[in-house]
Amino acid sequence: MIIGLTGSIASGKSTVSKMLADLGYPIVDADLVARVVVEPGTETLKEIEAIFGNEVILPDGTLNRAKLGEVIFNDLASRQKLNNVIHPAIRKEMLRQRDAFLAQGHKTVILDIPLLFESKLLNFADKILVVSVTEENQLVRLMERNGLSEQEALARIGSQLPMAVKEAGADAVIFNNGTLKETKQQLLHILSAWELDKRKD
Ligand SMILES: CC(C)(COP(=O)(O)OP(=O)(O)OC[C@H]1O[C@@H](n2cnc3c(N)ncnc32)[C@H](O)[C@@H]1O)[C@@H](O)C(=O)NCCC(=O)NCCS
Ligand SMILES: Nc1ncnc2c1ncn2[C@@H]1O[C@H](COP(=O)(O)OP(=O)(O)OP(=O)(O)O)[C@@H](O)[C@H]1O
Repeated sequence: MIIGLTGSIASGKSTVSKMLADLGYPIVDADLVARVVVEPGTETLKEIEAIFGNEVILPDGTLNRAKLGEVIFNDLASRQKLNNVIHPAIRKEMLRQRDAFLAQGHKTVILDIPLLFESKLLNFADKILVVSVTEENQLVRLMERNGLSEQEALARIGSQLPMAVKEAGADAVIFNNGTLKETKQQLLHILSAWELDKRKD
């Protein structure tokens, strides 16, 4: 079974993904893949430089993530340009990793994809697990984790679909507003409802 793990920015996907990894499930992480496909020397990085200029490239040749983030989280047209260049490369590498896990004999693979709904990747997954959070918690956690101002954090939150839309499209939702223990309990409950048991995987 392919499980699509998603949510909104800073809702707790990585937190839940870590819990799944600790249970032994193989994870394909879109945010990590997004870093690999723009390493120095890749076609994707060259295309990004051609579009956004060399101010998004650091002196050591790597992507200036802070600079590119500043541009794309504040401007829809720029975000669409980046998505058009980077998403096909991310998709290809994610499917390669998924297939490698399946070939190793894993029956269940987790695809951790922040933009599962926005990028219309719903057919990648048999079950969709959404990690949800209240707007208040999301804002505070995002500002703290990334050291952002309220305005910067709101721009990032606003660049994604509303949480309610994702909840409505989910097969199951984890409400990550309490303790990590409560989040883990919800996760275990869902896995058991889906008749997933790592010992049988
Ligand atoms: C703009 C970049 C360089 C900023 O890097 P930074 O290190 O600050 O953020 P990071 O990559 O850790 O992403 C943090 C979160 O931002 C959100 N996010 C990232 N890219 C996008 C996007 N294009 N649209 C909406 N939200 C996004 C996701 O929730 C993601 O989990 C980076 O996010 C990026 O390369 N984005 C394009 C690739 C992409 O769409 N990634 C999302 C997974 S498919
Ligand atoms: N239940 C919780 N209680 C308190 N803090 C939490 C909880 N869950 C997650 N956090 C914190 O909130 C922040 C966001 O969580 P996390 O990084 O897992 O979100 P994410 O959905 O993966 O974010 P992104 O989309 O940006 O990658 C992190 O700093 C994390 O430690």
